[in-house]
Amino acid sequence: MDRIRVLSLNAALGALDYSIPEGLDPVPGSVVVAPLGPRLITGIVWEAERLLSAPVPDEKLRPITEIVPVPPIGAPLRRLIEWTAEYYCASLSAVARMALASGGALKGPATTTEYRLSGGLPDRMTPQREKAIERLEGEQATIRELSEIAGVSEGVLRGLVNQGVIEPVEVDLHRPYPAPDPDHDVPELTAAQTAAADAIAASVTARRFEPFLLDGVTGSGKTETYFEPMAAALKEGRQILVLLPEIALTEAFLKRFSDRFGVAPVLWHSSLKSTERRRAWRAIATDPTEGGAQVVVGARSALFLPYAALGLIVVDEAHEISFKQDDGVRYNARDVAVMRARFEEIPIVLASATPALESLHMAASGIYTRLELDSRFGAAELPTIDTIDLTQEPPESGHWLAPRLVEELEKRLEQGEQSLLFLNRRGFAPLTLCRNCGFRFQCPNCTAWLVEHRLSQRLACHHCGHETQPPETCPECGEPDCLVACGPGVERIADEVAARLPEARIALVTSDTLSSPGKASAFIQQASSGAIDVIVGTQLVTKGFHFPELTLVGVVDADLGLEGGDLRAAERTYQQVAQVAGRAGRGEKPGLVLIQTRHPEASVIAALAAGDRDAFYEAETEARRSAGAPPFGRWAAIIVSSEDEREAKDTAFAIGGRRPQVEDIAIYGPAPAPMALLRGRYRYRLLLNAKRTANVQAVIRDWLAQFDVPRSVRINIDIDPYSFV
Ligand SMILES: Nc1ncnc2c1ncn2[C@@H]1O[C@H](COP(=O)(O)OP(=O)(O)OP(=O)(O)O)[C@@H](O)[C@H]1O
Ligand SMILES: [Zn+2]
Repeated sequence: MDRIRVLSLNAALGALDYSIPEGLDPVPGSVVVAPLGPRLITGIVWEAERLLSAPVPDEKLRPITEIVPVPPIGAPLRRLIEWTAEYYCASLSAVARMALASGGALKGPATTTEYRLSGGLPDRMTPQREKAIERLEGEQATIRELSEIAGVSEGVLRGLVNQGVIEPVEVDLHRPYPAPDPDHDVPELTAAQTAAADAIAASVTARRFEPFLLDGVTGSGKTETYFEPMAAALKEGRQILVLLPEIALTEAFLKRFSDRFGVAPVLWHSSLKSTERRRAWRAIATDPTEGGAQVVVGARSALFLPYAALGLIVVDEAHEISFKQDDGVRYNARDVAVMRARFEEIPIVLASATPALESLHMAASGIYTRLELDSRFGAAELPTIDTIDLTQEPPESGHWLAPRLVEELEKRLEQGEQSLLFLNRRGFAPLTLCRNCGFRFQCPNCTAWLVEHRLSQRLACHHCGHETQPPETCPECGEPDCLVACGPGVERIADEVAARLPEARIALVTSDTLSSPGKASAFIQQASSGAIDVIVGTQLVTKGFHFPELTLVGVVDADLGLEGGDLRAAERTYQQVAQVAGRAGRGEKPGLVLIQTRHPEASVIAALAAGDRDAFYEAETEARRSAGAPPFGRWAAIIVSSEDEREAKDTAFAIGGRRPQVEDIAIYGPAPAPMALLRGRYRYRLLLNAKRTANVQAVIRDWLAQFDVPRSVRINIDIDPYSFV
């Protein structure tokens, strides 16, 4: 009897065996629907020899119900799913779910109905209807999605459908995306760009695995450079995946892409509407020669999609820590992308002006091919960098910008040039306290202060989303008008700029203000057209943007990232400041960067001011080597959490009490996590520091397998952690 093994998408079910009914012909990778008790489940047919399942006698096997009419998941992706689950100690099912993205992508009819405004007006206007009509301008989506966009109930929208104010539109889910033209607008590359582009293109045509580190200073034209091997892949009929760290960057990228290739690429990110997601998924799974997607640009979740003919992967701003996912399957998209390229036998490009130390080390070891662009494109020069020692040149009391920085801002305004002030802190002030009794506003669910957001008049927790209105009186002592905002956030800096430069047009750029692709592109449009004089922003504006008239960058507090003792703090500070500095002087006029700090002598600040990247990385490499930190050793964290503090603690200590004695692995903790309470859960951490020779995943798996913890306790394993809170 023919039996097949099916990997269920439900981790609790794992692998299940089925028989094959007459007329069906599943192969490894086929997506199937199968019965389980009274229900139907979805799964992927897997090679039986690679996947264990509970033994079931032949006569008890039930037949699968159907094979979903989508192309089978290819062997390279199946291997990637296995590798990811193994490496990150996650369940195969959880990783496989990322490949299928959504059940909705698989099933259902070839068309769907969406709705949009017809231009008509209702018989009777109500505030809700007015709000809907105002907010739905230019939108087309399902009723449910429109209701979210408009912030009104589905009932209100149905009422408008009945009146013809909102009309249905049939959407074909299989219509192909327009094809990018590799010859649309080909730039002339510089010699260094050509050399790099050719090296990558050669691997594209040879269809071989080769990781490239495209290490080019800010403004060197890395994008133009990797566009050429992308064009080569297009000509070969292959697909290209470009991973970007943030949606805000996607907008700028889309513009560059369509200038070069004539049309927009296919987008993939978590806020796609369900029909867009479904259409994109199907196009990605279809060969380009049969109308499939050719270029996909996305956030990290695009990495696990079932590309039919992947020919090249590009990870832009590859040093960004947002490639690390910190919930669910805790993977690093940059590292998994390299593995995908390996399984697919294709080249991959990691592009960055400030590569991760790990990536530089791989290049130095000869595992990655390093391609260097050491000067800016065209006439642009790298900016001049200077520090402002805040202990010597302090801002006026109650202010945050030193006199020299303010002077330079004024100068830019007079000359009609743009400035950018960077502070990695959203909101107005990170802490609010009572002048009378010292009470501090803290999140009830997290070990964190509430951050005042003056624009939205809220005190908000940046970890769990808890929000409350600032009270008139102190909740502790009852004094009126005694609450003071301590320290600056970007809103406060924007206020200070407005007070100093009343004529300046100021843009505040944070994830609060750039919360949608539409807002991001409006900002880019305004900044490029010169309608903004001063940009005040968080890390969101530090990288990727290219505004030629921007000539001054001020780093409001370079010491911020060095506090807290994060093991990568120095590297991250270096990257952030170097990236934001890289926004200055990208056009014809020279750029100036002023770094405000209380520790100009700190090695990272000194290296930034001297523009001496090599010295910084060398010192940092030595520090990592002696600490046994990545890339020389490996870290892994085990986080035990529960809503019940006792339970979290007891479990963590029970686990700690049976720690394995393994050579080459040191185990620290358990200890309360720095963020001892997060989203209402009490947290304890254990940290493992392993030599590269140790199989830390196997050790953790065997260790934790001994414990049968209550359902209310969660144990998360974080391999190669980036967050230590
Ligand atoms: N060969 C070229 N021909 C025409 N323009 C180019 C060329 N190379 C780069 N440019 C232009 O130079 C500017 C800087 O390039 P780009 O933004 O790609 O730099 P980058 O290396 O990605 O920098 P960053 O890392 O700072 O984002 C862009 O406006 C780009 O269009
Ligand atoms: Zn909170």
